[in-house]
Amino acid sequence: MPHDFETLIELRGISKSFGNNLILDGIDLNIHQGQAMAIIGPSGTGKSTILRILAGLLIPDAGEVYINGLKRKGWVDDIRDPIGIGMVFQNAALFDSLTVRENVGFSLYQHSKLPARTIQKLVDEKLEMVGLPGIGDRFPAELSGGMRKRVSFARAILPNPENPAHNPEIILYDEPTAGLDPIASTVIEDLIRDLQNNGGGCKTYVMVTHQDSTIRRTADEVIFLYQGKIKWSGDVEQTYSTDNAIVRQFFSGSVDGPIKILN
Ligand SMILES: Nc1ncnc2c1ncn2[C@@H]1O[C@H](COP(=O)(O)OP(=O)(O)OP(=O)(O)O)[C@@H](O)[C@H]1O
Repeated sequence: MPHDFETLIELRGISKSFGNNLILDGIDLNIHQGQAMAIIGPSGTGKSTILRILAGLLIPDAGEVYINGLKRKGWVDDIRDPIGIGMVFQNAALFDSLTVRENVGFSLYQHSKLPARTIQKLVDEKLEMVGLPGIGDRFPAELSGGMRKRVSFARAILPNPENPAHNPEIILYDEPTAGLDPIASTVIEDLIRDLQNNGGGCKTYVMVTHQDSTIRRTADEVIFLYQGKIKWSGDVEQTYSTDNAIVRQFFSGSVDGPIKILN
């Protein structure tokens, strides 16, 4: 197969059902280096499911996932991707009993032979990058929701000096601004762009979000998922001008249109 270095992840014909519900129905999607992509669509259409498949946390029923041109094989526990893929979970997913520093450095403390001082330095650098210098000794319960989100960003961008090939090259954000007030959302949106544009962050990302400001401010390309298929894709500016009825209804919030309202 020809190796296209520009494409970090390729989904080919991905299908996934839960019970009798076909959630993803033959999805093809390419994620290129440097791309800022938002996956949007009504609730329950499988957006988080796509993220979990991209992250290697879920195996599709059909189709193939290529990472840097190499077909991903095996079950979740055996997956060894040729690049690092960082995931930011919707609820931040921090361990309450661990300090911020132990949370951010968790994978290195558990799996590397690096001295604790080296890990601490790396963690503190990343905490500074997400605008939270000096909070390494605190516990998640002492932080606001927005701060916990930022701690989870620091964890997702933590490099691995023992294995630089596995440094995060792509970040998957699952609803990074859900539940935050408008100002805290702006802080997160700015941070996502900063991490994309500054060294030591991560140039490529895919995000799932419902929030209009987050779509407008952090996405270059938008994918609209509905009823198992990608119904529309385009530049973020085109979301304003498209005459696609599904996209127009979604952004207008109208209950009338092709999107079925589930009660
Ligand atoms: N592990 C699972 N077992 C059973 N059903 C699941 C599982 N994970 C997801 N689902 C179902 O699959 C559908 C898609 O879920 P998913 O979380 O991917 O949707 P979503 O588009 O991200 O939704 P939302 O916008 O509400 O977060 C939902 O109906 C959900 O209930």
